[in-house]
Amino acid sequence: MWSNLTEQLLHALKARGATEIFGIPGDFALPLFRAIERAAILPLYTLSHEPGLGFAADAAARVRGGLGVAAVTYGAGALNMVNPVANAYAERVPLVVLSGAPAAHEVASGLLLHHQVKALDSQWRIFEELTVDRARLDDPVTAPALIARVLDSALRRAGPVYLEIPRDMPERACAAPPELPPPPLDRERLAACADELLARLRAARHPLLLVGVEIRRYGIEAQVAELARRLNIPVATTLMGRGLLVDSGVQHLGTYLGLAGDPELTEAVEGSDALLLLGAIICDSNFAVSRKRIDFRHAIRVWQGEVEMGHHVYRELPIKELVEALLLRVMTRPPQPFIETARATPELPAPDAPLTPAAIAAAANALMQKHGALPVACDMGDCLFTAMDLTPTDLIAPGYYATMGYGVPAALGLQVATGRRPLVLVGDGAFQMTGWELGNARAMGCDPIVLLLNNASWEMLRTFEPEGRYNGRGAWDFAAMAAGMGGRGYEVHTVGQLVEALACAQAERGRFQLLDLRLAPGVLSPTLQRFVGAVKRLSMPG
Ligand SMILES: Cc1ncc(Cc2c([C@H](C)O)sc(CCOP(=O)(O)OP(=O)(O)O)c2C)c(N)n1
Ligand SMILES: [Mg+2]
Repeated sequence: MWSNLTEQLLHALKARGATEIFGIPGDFALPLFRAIERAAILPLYTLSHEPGLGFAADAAARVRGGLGVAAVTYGAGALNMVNPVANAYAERVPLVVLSGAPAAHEVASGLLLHHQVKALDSQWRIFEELTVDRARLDDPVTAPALIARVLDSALRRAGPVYLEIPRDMPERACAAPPELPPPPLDRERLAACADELLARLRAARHPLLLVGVEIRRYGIEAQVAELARRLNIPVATTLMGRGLLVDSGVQHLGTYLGLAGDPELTEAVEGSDALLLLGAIICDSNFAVSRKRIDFRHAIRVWQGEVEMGHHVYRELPIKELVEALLLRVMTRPPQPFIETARATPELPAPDAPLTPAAIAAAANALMQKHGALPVACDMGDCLFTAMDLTPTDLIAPGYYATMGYGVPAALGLQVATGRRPLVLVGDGAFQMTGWELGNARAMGCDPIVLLLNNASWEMLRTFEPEGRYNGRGAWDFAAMAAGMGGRGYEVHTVGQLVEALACAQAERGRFQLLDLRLAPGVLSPTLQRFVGAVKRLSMPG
């Protein structure tokens, strides 16, 4: 069936879970944007700055599953996306970047073109470093197969991809992308791996399942919960995997944070003689402050299609097929399901008490206790450590790549993709980067509740470098700025004011609610305090 290249591309995106496109046009992308609007296959949402586009599309993919899509112009637009695409690469998010590009006759002109860098294909080379696959759709004959291959790569490898679309191509007649067969699976290798993995778990005295982002990216949370129940072993999540397997009837120990976290949980993870790391990134965010170095030789590591245990490495075994093979080998469930271990969360202080990150978490927990859980979009800073004190709920955050600027645009992407009203946790420094995207909330039909931890400082940096004189951010009156962007602002100094502001924010729909939470400098979340203490302790010689 023939139609134009853009329609074929949009159908292929939709068939792989995309439900919208976030974009900022430019002259090299105007034909593409015109064709997207005419096709009316996926709705187009615009934001104000490309980093916001990338974070919004990333969030849509994380919360909804399937592809997230950002459309940009060549050069100035696409290169503004480098940081969000790097974030998606590091955190395993299937984000699709659609970039306009010069038409064939412009390339042939021999002129230097506006927006180009060192050479016309500089942008292509930059995105080679940031993506799991990429293609230039400059020929309607090859475009269908390239679209299928690249979009399938994004999902199969859980990573960002790049499609460059010269501006003379969007309306060109083009066939439908083919259905490509999945890569061959070596069933014998899969069986051998599943048997060895189970044998190791059964021989252990303290097996433990530590789950990470791949469980969500490959949509296997339910299967993993069932496996944990059948294997009768406790579960913990990495920082990046927080929110996974909540309320799934497993023995859930919580989020492993090493020395910065719950001592009993830390002991259980670090003391395990068969730690099954299922889809967890072995990175500093997840393991830097381990109380004692985890001996990964006794661990079983399942990551990016590889299974490593002892000196054995099994390659090209997709995690979904491995979990299914394990389930086929463990058919029985224990006599009674585990119950979730209750987690201590901060108490709400007295109404006249000054604000602290722990009080903010306690007030947010009380709100969710009363009105139901809210999905949380969290930025980087002490807000991320504060989020560890929230009662378990869906949480998206750049927990490993650790970029600032994620929280607000991600909340917009989350609400567009799922229709759920998000709670945002963001610091003043990060808000100064992308918080202004709130000005697009009304047009996007979004009304997030934003908790802005305003300590007038890059406080997390100050904890590591107290004598730095550059961390002060000065007094910004964010509450006063909300109305100008179409929302409602609250200046909050005490716990009582916070509880009241949250009640008002929760009750009002249709416009964003910005709670400007005034924190005294140096007031940290309990988790960040432990984290800083742990880092200092671990960096001491001897
Ligand atoms: C895009 C970007 N720029 C710089 C940084 C470095 C950085 C941090 C990480 C360590 O890399 S934490 C931090 C300060 C954050 O300030 P704010 O949002 O006010 O939060 P808080 O006051 O709670 O620290 C910076 C600048 C970053 N992570 N991301
Ligand atoms: Mg700050």
